[in-house]
Amino acid sequence: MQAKINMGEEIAISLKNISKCFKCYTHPVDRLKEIFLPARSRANEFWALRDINLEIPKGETVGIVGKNGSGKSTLLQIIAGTLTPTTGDVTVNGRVSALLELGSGFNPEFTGRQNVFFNGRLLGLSQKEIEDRFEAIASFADIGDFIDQPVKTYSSGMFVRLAFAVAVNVDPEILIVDEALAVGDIVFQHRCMRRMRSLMDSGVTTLFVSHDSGAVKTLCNSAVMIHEGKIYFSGVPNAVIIKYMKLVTETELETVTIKENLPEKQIHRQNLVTAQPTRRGNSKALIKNIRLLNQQGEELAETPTLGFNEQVTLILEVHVYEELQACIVGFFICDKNGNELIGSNTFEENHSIGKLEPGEQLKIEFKFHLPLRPGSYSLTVAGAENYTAISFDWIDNAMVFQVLPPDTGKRIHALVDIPISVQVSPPKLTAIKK
Ligand SMILES: Nc1ncnc2c1ncn2[C@@H]1O[C@H](COP(=O)(O)OP(=O)(O)OP(=O)(O)O)[C@@H](O)[C@H]1O
Repeated sequence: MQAKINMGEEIAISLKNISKCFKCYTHPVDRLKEIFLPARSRANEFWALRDINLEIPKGETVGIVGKNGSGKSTLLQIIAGTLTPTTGDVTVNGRVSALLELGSGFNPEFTGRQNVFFNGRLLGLSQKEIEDRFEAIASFADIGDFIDQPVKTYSSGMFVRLAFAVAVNVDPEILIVDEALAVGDIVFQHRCMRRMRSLMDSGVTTLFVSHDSGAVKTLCNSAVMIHEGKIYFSGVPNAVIIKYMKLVTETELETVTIKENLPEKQIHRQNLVTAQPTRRGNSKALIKNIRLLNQQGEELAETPTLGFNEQVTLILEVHVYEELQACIVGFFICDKNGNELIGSNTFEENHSIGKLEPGEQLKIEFKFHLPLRPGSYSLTVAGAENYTAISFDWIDNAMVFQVLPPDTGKRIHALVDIPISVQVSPPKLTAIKK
């Protein structure tokens, strides 16, 4: 599959027909024998990557997702230049700063300070350039006096801090991050996120491997899913994450049987690239007749439009096909990147639904307001026996709708707008022109 993230832009990374074969030897001595008798291979070959074609334009933030062992790290190591592909061509335009195996570029005997200089030089910075940046790096890492201790005495958290501080402060043109953010403490994670965002905003091409679908949706503007060493799917993050989640749950279930398709009128392709409903689940029960009513109680038209902060009623039915020990039904309202902005379920709203028999039907109504920034949103509905069980039905993009700007002319600066009271002391009354 040829995965072109975007056409007609300057390319930062180009991978052509990349494959990687690892050789595994049953006995270590077989490796030696092969050196002396190269005609007869004693190795088992394992193809971690097969025929990867990928072009990443400059300035793009790309999320890489895939199950454990799918080949993500191998791919990133090839881009970072720490691993050579068995076949194919890699072209990388720009200075790469990679945060792959944490601290892999650190010498354990050197102090943090010495390692900063050592790494900076490896990344192509002059002594003067590193000296100029040292304070910024040390204050980002925020590890106090440990900066002058050998890194072998560091905790894994300190390692992450220093490695990240170096990676993001050397003016990278291409930044490659592999789940490193999962390690530091909360304050540090926020600092990393902010820094990564500002690098992305300044046009740094970023590759971000993560199992955290929320982070991929929030940070990235495109995503690639690797499966069994091949590019399985690429596109906008939400579409890729939906495919990924579907594949993960399908593997758990082995096969998924969908007993019926959604009615055609619930498919809206406007505004959202991924507006087609995607359904998964074990089908012990199905969610049917999904309706969203406006404040007047009217059912929404083909292209639903709602007022800012309008109260809506979401109505859905659960049709039971196999016995359920209990039942939780819920929903999410998501923005076009798939970030969940509003959501709840019957359990959290104190409606415990007990055992259900085949043939039973339930009607569930949720009433809520939409204090959302004007734009397009999608509805996800889902049901499960309990929080840990596999969903019996999960429908992303069950419906897409538009929220209009407030009549008052107020500009909504954040994703969600809640009532806020303001006091100014002493009162200074001047006419505000909007
Ligand atoms: N040096 C190696 N020798 C042999 N096999 C390897 C080597 N490195 C990786 N592999 C294999 O290649 C496959 C892909 O590994 P890789 O680390 O790229 O996966 P990944 O998607 O990054 O996984 P994870 O999410 O667990 O980090 C795995 O099956 C792994 O066992």
